[in-house]
Amino acid sequence: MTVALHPSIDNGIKQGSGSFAGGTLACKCSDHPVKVGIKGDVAHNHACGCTKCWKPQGATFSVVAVVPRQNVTVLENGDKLQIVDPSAVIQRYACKACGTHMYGRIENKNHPFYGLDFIHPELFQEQGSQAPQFAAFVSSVIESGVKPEQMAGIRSRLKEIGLEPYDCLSPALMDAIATHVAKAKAA
Ligand SMILES: N[C@@H](CCC(=O)N[C@@H](CS)C(=O)NCC(=O)O)C(=O)O
Ligand SMILES: [Zn+2]
Ligand SMILES: [Zn+2]
Repeated sequence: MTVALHPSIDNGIKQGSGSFAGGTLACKCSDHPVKVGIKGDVAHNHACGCTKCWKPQGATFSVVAVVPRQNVTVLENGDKLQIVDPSAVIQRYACKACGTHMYGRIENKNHPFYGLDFIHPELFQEQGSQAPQFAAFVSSVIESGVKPEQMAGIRSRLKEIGLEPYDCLSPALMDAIATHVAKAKAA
């Protein structure tokens, strides 16, 4: 049986159009859904295995990407949003009714990713946003109940669909974080 990772990638990665102009994210509520407008394409789209990122029912991984925070606007039913964990680095705004995370925001101006909001591209009503590029926090799926002996199958399935598995972020993003820290220390 094929390992299930996330419904938007289980049948293979669908490449983005390369010219995605943005769109609207909608939560799962049939009545008064929360809608969030996104300008432009997403970046650094990836599968995340951590316990904090929102996953649809039954998924092992989240699919999450970033956009500049100024490109994110709550359009409808924003009164249904609440912060999941105010003490987390990423303040994830979720729909109180259906639990879907609509965007995650970093308020710490010194954080390497300050200025970027985290969103789940599968919630776009439109097609064509950037495809996932890699898989992050893969070992963390064990914290959600995956058995350690399932990990080899999960990593090989990720590789098979073209997502290199990492247990933290990708080398490029880890380098960007370390560069930020080094500059802050030097200043
Ligand atoms: N092993 C931990 C890792 C959590 C973690 O560090 N997640 C990363 C990737 S989303 C992060 O940046 N978290 C910051 C936050 O959740 O606020 C877990 O699964 O809960
Ligand atoms: Zn909802
Ligand atoms: Zn995560």
